[in-house]
Amino acid sequence: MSSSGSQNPEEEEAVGFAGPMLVEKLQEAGITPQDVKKLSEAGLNTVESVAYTPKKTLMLIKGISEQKAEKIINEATKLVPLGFQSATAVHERRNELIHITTGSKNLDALLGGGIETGGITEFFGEFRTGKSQICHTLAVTCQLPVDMGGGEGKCLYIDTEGTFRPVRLLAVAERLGMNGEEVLDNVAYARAYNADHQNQLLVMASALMTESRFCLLIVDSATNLYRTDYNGRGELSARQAHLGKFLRTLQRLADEFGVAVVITNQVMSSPDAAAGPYAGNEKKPIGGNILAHASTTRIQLKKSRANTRVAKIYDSPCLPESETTFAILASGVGDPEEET
Ligand SMILES: Nc1ncnc2c1ncn2[C@@H]1O[C@H](COP(=O)(O)OP(=O)(O)OP(=O)(O)O)[C@@H](O)[C@H]1O
Repeated sequence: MSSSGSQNPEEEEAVGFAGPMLVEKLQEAGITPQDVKKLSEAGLNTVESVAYTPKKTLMLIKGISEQKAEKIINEATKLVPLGFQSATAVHERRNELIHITTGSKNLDALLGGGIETGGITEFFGEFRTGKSQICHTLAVTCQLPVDMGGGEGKCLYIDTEGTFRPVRLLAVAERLGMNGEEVLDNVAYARAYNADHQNQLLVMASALMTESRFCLLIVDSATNLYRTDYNGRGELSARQAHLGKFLRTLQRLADEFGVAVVITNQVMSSPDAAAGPYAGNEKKPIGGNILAHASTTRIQLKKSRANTRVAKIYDSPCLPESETTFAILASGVGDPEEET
């Protein structure tokens, strides 16, 4: 981090960043360097990620037999506690979660303080509802110090639609009085060209996260390439299986590195929406149950007057179903009264 964050381990300790254990640590437990390399090449760069992976998935890695997989998991789980713990410990850990400001006080209040680290937040809505603008604003605000609503970390930005515009980051940086060049340097950007590539980028993301401190991973949009790569009902189950794998990897990265994951999603017309859980909305989010279950918090966005948009908590483990308004400003996401 060159702007507001820090490479200094002591300072990182001060903001509560313990960090994950690198997968190389398994060598101390007798796993060979060759096998550690295989794990790393499969995107398992930390001991945590290995401990969270099912044995049958490890066995899919070339050269990892059932016996080896068992030994690897055994050693990983000795280092990463996976058993029961008291609710007090969970409560303490949750209190340590950082919230990243969206740029809008209204939207932050709706989200209980901003985008939470360690989980997946999904913004879904029709075109021009502000999904990408929220992503651009967060890519900058995440770099702010914690006491200013940031996460003091860098941002990884996966763009599947070609709508990433650095100039929008510069506009947000200027509003916040941040150095534009440093802000851009702290965003690692990748364009994904197909659903397989989108998955491969997460392997690279995992490697980058072990090298320096990232606090936000954005995928704008998570479902776009699945719509283009998989056609019709015949490919639906293959699409959902692939999407499920992608979302599980996102959740693993959120758990492992404590980053906030923000994904966007489009909506589609649904003949049965009027009768189902989306009653009152003619459109429902893409991705079905797989996406619904993967997202920790789901926010629905709708257009309103001029540059004003409505955000509604659609699903959350602890936030009430309420709504608010925010605005898309020349300087990024803000509140309706800031500009007209
Ligand atoms: N520089 C700017 N200043 C003010 N408003 C802007 C600026 N750039 C884009 N907008 C507004 O942002 C809106 C588009 O928002 P956004 O790109 O986030 O939509 P989206 O929900 O991601 O749509 P899609 O699904 O098509 O990608 C438009 O109304 C546009 O006018």
